[in-house]
Amino acid sequence: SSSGLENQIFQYIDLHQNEFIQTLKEWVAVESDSIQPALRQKVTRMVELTADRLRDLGATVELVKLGSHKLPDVQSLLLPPLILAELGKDPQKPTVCFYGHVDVQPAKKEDGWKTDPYTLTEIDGNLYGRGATDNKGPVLAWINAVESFKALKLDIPVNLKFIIEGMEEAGSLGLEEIVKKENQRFFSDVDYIVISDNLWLSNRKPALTYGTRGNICFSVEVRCGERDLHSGSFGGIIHEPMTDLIALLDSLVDTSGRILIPGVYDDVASLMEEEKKLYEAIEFDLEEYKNNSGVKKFLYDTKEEILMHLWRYPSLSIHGIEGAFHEPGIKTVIPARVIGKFSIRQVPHMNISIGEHQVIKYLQDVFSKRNSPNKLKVSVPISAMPWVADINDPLYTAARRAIKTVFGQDPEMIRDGSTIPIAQTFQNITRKSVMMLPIGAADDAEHSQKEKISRHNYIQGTKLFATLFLEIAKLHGQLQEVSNTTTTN
Ligand SMILES: C[C@H](N)C(=O)N[C@@H](Cc1c[nH]cn1)C(=O)O
Ligand SMILES: [Zn+2]
Ligand SMILES: [Zn+2]
Repeated sequence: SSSGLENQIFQYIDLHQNEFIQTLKEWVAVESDSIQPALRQKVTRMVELTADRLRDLGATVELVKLGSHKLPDVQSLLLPPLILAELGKDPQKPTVCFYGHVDVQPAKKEDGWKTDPYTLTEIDGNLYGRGATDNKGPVLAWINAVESFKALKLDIPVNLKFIIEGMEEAGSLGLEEIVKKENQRFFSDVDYIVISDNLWLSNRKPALTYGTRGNICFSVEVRCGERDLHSGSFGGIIHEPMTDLIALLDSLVDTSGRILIPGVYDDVASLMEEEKKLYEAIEFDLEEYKNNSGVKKFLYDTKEEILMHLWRYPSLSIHGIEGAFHEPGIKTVIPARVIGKFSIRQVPHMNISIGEHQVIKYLQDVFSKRNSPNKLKVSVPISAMPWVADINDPLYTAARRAIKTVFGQDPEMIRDGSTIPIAQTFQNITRKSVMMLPIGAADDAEHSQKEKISRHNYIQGTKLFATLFLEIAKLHGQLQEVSNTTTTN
């Protein structure tokens, strides 16, 4: 149950919910898509807007330049700056660092959105818009929580730091280098790192996340020449790049979803009896999850198999083909250059560079058997490690307590099939505790045409973060007492 202080904060948050939603609307309106080069300036604008908001809270904000990167067919492109901010430097208080991103996945109304993706629209208690849940809503919920303490003139019981980036959806380009560089400075007094950029496993039951998969993204280019060709003039007499590419893509997974690349499963940890029990014990509504996807049948029928194939086995997904005609109607053309894009979600113990080599060798082997004169080029634009945390860390205890206070129930302890590229890097380099505390529900449709966050989750999420500050401070006080007692004894 909540204390007087918590009730005061919750009341403030409830009363100001429409203002919090208005700010989310302003943020969603910025098309901060980090994938399409033409929108890069909007990402930078979004980072600046976030920096302004943090300055309004009284934080010291540094905008760190990340330089530029090279994309195929595009001159080098400036990366948006990274926000490093801090609020409070009391040596008696623990320091909590929040990581989030304000860039989004691409979205166009024509993709099949019922509402304009960049106009936050409330329908039946849900706030629809690109970035509503991934990740502008949760970043703002953290900011709203801080604002609530400030507005009520309450002492924030923790020191706060913020790392907010604009390139997460493109693989957090440039961030790892800064984490290494700032390890002895920005991170030196950080006690805990919190990320809220994934979803619950259920539409209603809150969750705490202790693992994510990694990802290696591949680009496979097949080219026959410089120009597209008339399929009447050349069809039947050339090796078509698209035919080669489709054959390559078709060789990657079988009909049961098993990855066909030799060696891919070699390093996947074998399944122990203890771990099996863990999946059996999880509350997971398979029908609800299926309904959320809009797909009638999954590859597996039991909850245990589904969870294991999302969390502890790798998966391969084909994302798209660049250069192929994709508009409505028929264009009778043979595209000269096509680029297939796919990625492998990696699980603990798999190695990125081994995975890259296995895939490249396999594609070259498959291609060579086709006797095609076309040129094949395979590249790896993005890769990210899987992440696993220790749930016995005090940070998880604080979060469990905060969840119980705000949602009135214990969280489901989950892993996640998706990837936060920087999570494992934070853990490896800074050696601090990293925790994922999602506020989005399983039906939030991240990356999809109906992305949303519910008003309820956005507002309760704001309360959750405010309560987390209090719980971390309480726990930290206790921990310090314990360690003081230990040293005096
Ligand atoms: C979970 C997070 N909100 C997210 O969507 N992350 C992306 C990051 C990524 C991985 N490869 C390329 N980008 C994801 O999991 O797709
Ligand atoms: Zn995200
Ligand atoms: Zn995302």
